[in-house]
Amino acid sequence: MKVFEIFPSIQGEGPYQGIPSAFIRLSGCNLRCRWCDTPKTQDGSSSEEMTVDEVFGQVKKLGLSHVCITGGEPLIQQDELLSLLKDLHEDGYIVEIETNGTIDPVPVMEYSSVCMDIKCPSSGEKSFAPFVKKLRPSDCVKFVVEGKEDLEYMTGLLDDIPSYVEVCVSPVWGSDSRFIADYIMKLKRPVRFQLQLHKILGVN
Ligand SMILES: C[S@@+](CC[C@H](N)C(=O)[O-])C[C@H]1O[C@@H](n2cnc3c(N)ncnc32)[C@H](O)[C@@H]1O
Ligand SMILES: Nc1nc2[nH]cc(C(=O)O)c2c(=O)[nH]1
Ligand code: SF4
Ligand SMILES: [Mg+2]
Repeated sequence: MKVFEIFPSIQGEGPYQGIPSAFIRLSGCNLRCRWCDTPKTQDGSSSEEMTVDEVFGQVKKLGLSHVCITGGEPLIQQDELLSLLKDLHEDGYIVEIETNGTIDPVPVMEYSSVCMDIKCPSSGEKSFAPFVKKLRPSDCVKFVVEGKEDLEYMTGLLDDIPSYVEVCVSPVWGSDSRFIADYIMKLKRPVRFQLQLHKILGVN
């Protein structure tokens, strides 16, 4: 599979925020979000071709119970991803996949929880809301928001998200977080405001 990097870090986003985790960042993405913080992963050219066994071996060496598979867009390498997920699942790892909401996550959901990003207008891209209906209580939806237009877009979608699915709201790094936090307080909905912890810490 096309791998950009494998590294240990504090999970900086989503429901597992704060938990030491092994990150597998896969290469290649079908979107081009304007504010993407991993642009080098987008075209898939800066990647190492690794076998599933090699990836599994490197993760095992890190000695952590939690694994986050991200990218790029991990779901575009579905066959190899499934085979890696089966190995991780069999060994008892708790796995979470970060996905951009444009590819059906159901095939990977037997082995992993899913954190599904719903792309807002500032990204210049669009996710497909229907996939949200397939999520379970162990999954989450994430809105990365830059300001008022994104927050209003998110607000319009909240009623389409099953009530048992956690909603995380994360400011685009460098945007006005206080404005976003104030908006969320006024919204009076149980969404989880969160800042990217790894960037505050200055780690990967
Ligand atoms: C790099 S993406 C990889 C996974 C998948 N392609 C996606 O977009 O969900 C991981 C997460 O980082 C978020 N992200 C990327 N750039 C960001 C930025 N500048 N500020 C805040 N979050 C960002 C994405 O929205 C996504 O939720
Ligand atoms: N520490 C850390 N946590 C993360 N959670 C999601 C990430 C991602 O890029 O998908 C990420 C990342 O890049 N670093
Ligand atoms: S979908 Fe994810 S990896 Fe792809 S461009 Fe957007 S933020 Fe970057
Ligand atoms: Mg990141």
